[in-house]
Amino acid sequence: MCVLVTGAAGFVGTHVSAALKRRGNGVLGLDNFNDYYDPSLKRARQELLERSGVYIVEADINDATLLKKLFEIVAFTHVMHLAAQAGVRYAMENPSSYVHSNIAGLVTMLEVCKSVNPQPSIVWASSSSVYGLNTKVPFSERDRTDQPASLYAATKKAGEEIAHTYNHIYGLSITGLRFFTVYGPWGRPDMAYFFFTRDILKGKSIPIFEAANHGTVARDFTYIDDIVKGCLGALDTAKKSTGSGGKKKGPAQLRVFNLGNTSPVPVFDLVSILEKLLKVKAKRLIMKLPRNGDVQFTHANISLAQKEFGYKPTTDLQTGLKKFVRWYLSYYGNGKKSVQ
Ligand SMILES: NC(=O)c1ccc[n+]([C@@H]2O[C@H](COP(=O)([O-])OP(=O)(O)OC[C@H]3O[C@@H](n4cnc5c(N)ncnc54)[C@H](O)[C@@H]3O)[C@@H](O)[C@H]2O)c1
Ligand SMILES: O=C(O)[C@H]1O[C@H](OP(=O)(O)OP(=O)(O)OC[C@H]2O[C@@H](n3ccc(=O)[nH]c3=O)[C@H](O)[C@@H]2O)[C@H](O)[C@@H](O)[C@@H]1O
Repeated sequence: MCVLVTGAAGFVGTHVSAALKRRGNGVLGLDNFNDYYDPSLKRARQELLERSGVYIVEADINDATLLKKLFEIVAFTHVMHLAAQAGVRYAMENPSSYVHSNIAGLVTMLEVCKSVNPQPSIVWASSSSVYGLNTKVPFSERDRTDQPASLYAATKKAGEEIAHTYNHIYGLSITGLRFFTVYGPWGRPDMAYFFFTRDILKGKSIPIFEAANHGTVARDFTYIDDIVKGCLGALDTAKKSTGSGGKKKGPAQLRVFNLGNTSPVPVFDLVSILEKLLKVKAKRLIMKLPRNGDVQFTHANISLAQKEFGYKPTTDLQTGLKKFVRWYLSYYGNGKKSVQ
């Protein structure tokens, strides 16, 4: 297996690239090192990967010429496509970034994949946010996904529809993974678990969203090591694409899986765990869940991934946050130096 990992300097991409290398797969990363969050964290992840022999090409997934060149040089058997504009709320500030990376970037990647011979199999990151305003829990893959609550969710849903098209016309083998709120060491500073930690240590108040009538807001928090196992399981069970050079040869594999945990946890409980781990009382600022793309809860039915490739999350939030806090304190010191 020889894998092109896009978004390799990102949180999930770094962990997936390292895991592929550790088990002996060929890995080449690609990332544009954008400044959606602190690029120095992406550079530090790049150094970590380089120490284990994984290199990252600095490029944009919209650069079709460069992508084609890479495929001429390396016979990738798989693409682990993680490069995207992530983040639910930021879509209200910078919508074009989501179109650039999550729509145009995905189409460019698929256009290149369908034109090389033999075509690689593709595993890419969709998102639990496609379930949008669904209230039937736990969410299963066949549940409706036509009520996205954010532009981010809409671009991920669009990605799933675009994948269907490239599978149908060009015979590309494509697997979409709906990750559920992933956290862990080397994580993303724009995510609540991360900036809550930073701000609790700084004594700053943290805004905790609450639904109407004091409704609990909860997430199916999924530890990064469990997500990595799911990604590798999807790669290992990806069937070869059947098209080559654009000619279709029969039905190619098209799959979608939830990669979540076993039960959602209220955000309030996440804060209580962080207080205990940091030994600092949080300054809680309770706020009404803003209409900013956030949904009240997510909860994954993971039986399909369990059946298909033995996906089994084993890390609970308490254990996972302990590992994150240990990394956070070692990377930023005891909260004195912190991410912007
Ligand atoms: N972390 C989560 O909780 C979560 C949950 C669901 C889905 N996802 C998805 O998983 C994938 C990885 O997410 P992450 O949490 O590691 O985010 P991340 O932002 O850390 O990683 C994404 C990486 O892609 C790169 N990138 C973005 N646009 C690019 C472009 N046009 N060209 C090249 N590189 C580009 C960024 O520089 C970044 O390093 C994303 O597709 C995200 O939408 C993440
Ligand atoms: O599962 C997913 O698909 C999504 O998971 C996360 O999105 P989210 O669950 O909103 O993660 P956070 O932004 O870390 O929020 C976690 C919880 O904290 C809450 N929150 C967030 C921010 C804040 O200031 N206060 C607050 O209470 C949110 O409502 C949410 O319930 C990632 O940021 C998205 O990239 C990803 O697509």
